Amino acid sequence: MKIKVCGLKQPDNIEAIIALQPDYMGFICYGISPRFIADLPVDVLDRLPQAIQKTGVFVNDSLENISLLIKEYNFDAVQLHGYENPEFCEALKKRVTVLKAFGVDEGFDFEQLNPYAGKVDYFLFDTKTPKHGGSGLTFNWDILDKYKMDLPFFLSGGLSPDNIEQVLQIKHPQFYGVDLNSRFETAPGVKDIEKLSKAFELLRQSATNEI
Ligand SMILES: O=C(O)c1ccccc1N[C@@H]1O[C@H](COP(=O)(O)O)[C@@H](O)[C@H]1O
Repeated sequence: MKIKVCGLKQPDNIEAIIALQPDYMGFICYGISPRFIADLPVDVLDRLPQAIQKTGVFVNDSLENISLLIKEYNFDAVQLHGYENPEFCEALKKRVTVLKAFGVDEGFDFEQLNPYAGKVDYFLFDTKTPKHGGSGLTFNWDILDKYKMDLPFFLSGGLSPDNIEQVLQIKHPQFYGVDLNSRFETAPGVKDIEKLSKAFELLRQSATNEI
């Protein structure tokens, strides 16, 4: 199980999370988010070990701006939370790993994902809200049984210390990773290291038990 921690913007907090060795760290490049990285110095991200995938999170941004920020922050991956179409994703996939996020609700139609086959690396299933992400709300995970493609996915949307044990009960063959964000915070963009450590322990313990 891969672990992504998202929405980081404070250098000391970022250092503490590096020590937990997540697989991905996410940086919000969306101006209206309370987790927007704003003028986070590039050298803070340069200190991330290579094993951690530096991920820029975007919402309906232009290819030009995303490309600029990939270059500036040396992102390994992008997570796209808006209405980015398959061709847009494909253009980015030539340069970085692409996680395409979809907001899921009870009526979510998994057929709409078909055109993205081969054009993204992973799907990320989040809860559908007008905010595009970072809502802290969960969706009904039973609906994931309807997902039949062979592309792996991350689960996100309101994952928290209170539901991580339930997350571990999800047995979908394409369930690849979790994205931990707002429900692990002391303030927007600042993660609670103790809460994260406990979740990492549970997630890693379960991965060991599966071997
Ligand atoms: O965190 C944000 O502020 C954010 C804003 C816009 C797009 C995505 C954002 N974060 C991503 O949202 C999901 C769900 O987060 P949460 O657990 O519900 O807080 C997660 O994948 C973040 O990467």
